[in-house]
Amino acid sequence: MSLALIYRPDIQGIMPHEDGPAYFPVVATISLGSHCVFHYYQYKEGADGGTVTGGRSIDPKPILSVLLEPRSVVISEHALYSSHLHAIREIEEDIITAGNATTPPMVADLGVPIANWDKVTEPDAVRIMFEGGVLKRSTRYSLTCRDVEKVAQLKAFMKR
Ligand SMILES: O=C(O)CCC(=O)C(=O)O
Ligand SMILES: [Fe+2]
Repeated sequence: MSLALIYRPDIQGIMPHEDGPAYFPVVATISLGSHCVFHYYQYKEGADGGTVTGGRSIDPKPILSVLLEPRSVVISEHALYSSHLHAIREIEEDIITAGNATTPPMVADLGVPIANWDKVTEPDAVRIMFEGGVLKRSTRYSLTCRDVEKVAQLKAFMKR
């Protein structure tokens, strides 16, 4: 099953959420058009100030942030799927601080590394990983591909 989403450059975000138990716990997300920065979050132990979703508090500092380039695919599975949340911040541009020999490039205001900085391919984005700068978003199209759990179970049964 695939879901197509369009993000306009001015309204680009999706709040921290889990994709939930209705699906087989792996999702592939294809990005087209614009880059974005995709963040994974964890729940906080105890309630002390994070954003609250369904009564649980979310640590506002992502545990993992990746730059999704146009024509890229990211696959979320295991704990990142089943016990963490994911989100795209509702911002028009991503401000990146320069990486150097000891420190990776970071999302400037969050101070979190771009985990896949060394896999970035688009020349402007590569330059920004090394020099720092602003990645301006444009319209982004995303395709999320997943298996509905019941169908996945039936397929496994049929293979026996
Ligand atoms: O647009 C994206 O890359 C993420 C979409 C998403 O998280 C979802 O549809 O559940
Ligand atoms: Fe999602």
